[in-house]
Amino acid sequence: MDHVVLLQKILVVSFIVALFWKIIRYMCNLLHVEKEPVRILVTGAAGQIGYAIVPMIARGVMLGPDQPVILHLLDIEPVAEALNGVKMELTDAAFPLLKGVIATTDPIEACMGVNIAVMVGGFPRKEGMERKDVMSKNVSIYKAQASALEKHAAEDCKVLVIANPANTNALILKEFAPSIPEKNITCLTRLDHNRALGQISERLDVQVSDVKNVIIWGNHSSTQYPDVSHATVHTSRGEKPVRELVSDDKWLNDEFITTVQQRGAAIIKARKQSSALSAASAACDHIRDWVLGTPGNMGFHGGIF
Ligand SMILES: NC(=O)c1ccc[n+]([C@@H]2O[C@H](COP(=O)([O-])OP(=O)(O)OC[C@H]3O[C@@H](n4cnc5c(N)ncnc54)[C@H](O)[C@@H]3O)[C@@H](O)[C@H]2O)c1
Ligand SMILES: O=C(O)C[C@H](O)C(=O)O
Repeated sequence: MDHVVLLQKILVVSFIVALFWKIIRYMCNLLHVEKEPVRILVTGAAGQIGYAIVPMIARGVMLGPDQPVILHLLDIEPVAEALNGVKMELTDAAFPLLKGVIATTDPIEACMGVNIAVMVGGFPRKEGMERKDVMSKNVSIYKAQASALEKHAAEDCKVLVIANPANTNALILKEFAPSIPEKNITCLTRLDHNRALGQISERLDVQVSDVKNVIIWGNHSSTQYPDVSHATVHTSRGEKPVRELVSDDKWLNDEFITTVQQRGAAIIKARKQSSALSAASAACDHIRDWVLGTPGNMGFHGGIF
């Protein structure tokens, strides 16, 4: 009997707490109490991906439509004027969520107090090169920036490395910033994941949002393995395995895999520059799912160690 009374009391208290929490949130919305701005570092901000990602962040694509942000933009001295141009455009776009912009060529100033670090700074490969061919140039950048992040970023800073070779640069950053928890250092493989979703949705003529749980194994490189063994599509007859719906193992085992593996090179061949808008969008997906969680029964996709 005592247990029943205790359980009833717990339920009543939980209900009251939940009710109060809802009322407080409702009042905050009513009174327009704003959340504290989140500080987001974008390195290589004067480059292609930088130019594509900063308006996405400032519009709430990364952290949601009610999360104010302060952008910390870092690039190198030779492009300082272009970086300032990006800052001017951000002012001119009058984004309501954007509470400030720091544009600098000083890594310490850039890293000061940042909660999220999107590491794009570095050199892209050109046609005919593999991603590992830019390793010697880019790895040294990550060695140098690791200590600025370690010393000056917020304690719980979440790091996303995009510059190639992304997995190696993230590993270097982890080695040279040992006090940043390992779980907070990731690299971008979400672009490969999104590319796989795009291929499946085109092939089956279904909405990309109805395709779930594709996995990319391995590095963000031409040796990666896009895996649809657990992938499903939401249909009017319920969740169906991708393999069953495609019903063409040859396509799934050959063309699908090589298309995803080689998509970066195909874009460089077509644009004479590497992917930028899809990379920026995938970076927003990565951080959004990491910080805000994934919807329903979907997994998080990112490179971790
Ligand atoms: N992981 C992925 O899915 C993915 C996707 C696309 C591109 N990338 C990689 O992202 C990187 C950037 O691509 P991009 O197209 O924006 O290149 P970009 O050349 O247009 O821009 C790179 C920027 O980084 C800056 N930079 C160079 N050294 C720096 C340093 N020490 N500190 C700060 N900034 C520095 C450059 O001045 C330039 O403005 C490349 O390495 C590219 O291969 C990765
Ligand atoms: O392919 C590249 O060099 C850029 C990027 O890694 C991509 O996959 O688009």
